[in-house]
Amino acid sequence: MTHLRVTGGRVLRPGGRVERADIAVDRHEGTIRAVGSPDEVDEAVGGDVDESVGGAAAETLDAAGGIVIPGLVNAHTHVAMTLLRGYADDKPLDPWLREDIWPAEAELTPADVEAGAELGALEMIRSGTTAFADMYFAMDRVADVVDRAGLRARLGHGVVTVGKDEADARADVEESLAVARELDGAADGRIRTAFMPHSLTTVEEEYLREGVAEAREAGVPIHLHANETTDEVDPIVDERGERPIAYAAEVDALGPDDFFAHGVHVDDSEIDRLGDAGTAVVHCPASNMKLASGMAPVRRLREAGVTVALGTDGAASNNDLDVFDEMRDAAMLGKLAADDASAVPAAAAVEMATRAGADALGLPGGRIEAGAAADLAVVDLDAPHLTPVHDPVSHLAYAARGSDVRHTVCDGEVLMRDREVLTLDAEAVQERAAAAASDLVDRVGSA
Ligand SMILES: CSC[C@H]1O[C@@H](n2cnc3c(O)ncnc32)[C@H](O)[C@@H]1O
Ligand SMILES: [Zn+2]
Repeated sequence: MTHLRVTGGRVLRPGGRVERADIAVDRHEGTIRAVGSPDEVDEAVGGDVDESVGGAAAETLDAAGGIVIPGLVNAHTHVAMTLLRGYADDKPLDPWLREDIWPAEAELTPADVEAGAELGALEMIRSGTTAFADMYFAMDRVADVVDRAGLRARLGHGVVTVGKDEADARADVEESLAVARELDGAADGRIRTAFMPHSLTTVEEEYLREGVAEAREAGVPIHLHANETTDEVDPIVDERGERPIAYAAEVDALGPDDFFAHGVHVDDSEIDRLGDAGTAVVHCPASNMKLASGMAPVRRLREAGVTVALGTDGAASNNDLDVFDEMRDAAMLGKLAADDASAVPAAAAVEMATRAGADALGLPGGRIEAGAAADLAVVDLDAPHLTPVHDPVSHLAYAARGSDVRHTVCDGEVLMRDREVLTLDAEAVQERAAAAASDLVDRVGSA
């Protein structure tokens, strides 16, 4: 059968309108063929039926009592950090990284990264996420997991040059460029790549300039952490006499396809600059709150025309990969930051987690309309915490949880049906990741 039908639900359409509709998906193309009444969808799928089930369309996902939304986009994470979930909490960014996370990551093997990425992929599929951006190491292993899990991703090797000699620093830049060149288009095109310097302070200027120039040649975007904490912004201002976003522009890292994680401590000139350049910002509210990094000016960024997407950051600073939490946190924190309850309304949070996420990453998806990528999640609204349904969009932003997702579809393939993940063996993934995490901690303890 060529087609998949999603029937009986309400559908979140572009612009935030919710209407009763069925959806026809062309599974070979991985796209939405039609959105409309059951008759319109029947007509779109034509005679595509399965005689073994009495002539009914065999691949049907029941969305009755639910809302069909674009698959959620986790636009900044380090997916293998699921192995470090709960490993080190309650510290600010710099000591957390230096005292706990980086020593643990020094002991990570490629097999650990694969085990952690599988666990993260499982968690994302179970919470309705169909696309993510990932910056980490052993990215061939992450790519293999993305391929098997059926997800969509923009992947890159994270470069850090500080504390390295010239040969090692250059090798790290080269590895990021090689990953960007070699993995682009993998998994039937579901994997795209980027050059990913870790940040403007952890990669020295000469390497930043060289890497960005080569990335431009290769036609891959740039993704980095920017303006996350004052501890990161202040040295740039002190040493260079300019703000980080101006520095990013100077090294040619501020382009229309680029996307920066955090953007917490950005002043008005930087907000304007991001808007003018078309560089997207990935807001990571839970991570920013947990590490006490600060409150991103989400309303002002959006008003300046900046594409603001949402990211969980790694599971060690969140501590989950549930983008529903991010929607709620973004709406709540955005209000607090602006001292205005209307600053980031529910519809804005949902838009950031869907269309803006796909746009920031330059990936298809993020909207439910004919011709768009068939990346979907069906959220069950039949639950006590979602009753009554005055406004389904309000529920998506403020009350729903990842565990309310009934089905997940990416590129026309059903990844989860009735909460059963079809592309990964959930039990084996959890067991393997738990064992890898426990061995890792033992190795760190005896290092
Ligand atoms: C070099 S690969 C990516 C690198 O980033 C680290 N990381 C995780 N969370 C954050 C964050 O909030 N800010 C900066 N860096 C972060 C991760 O542990 C990897 O080492
Ligand atoms: Zn990060």
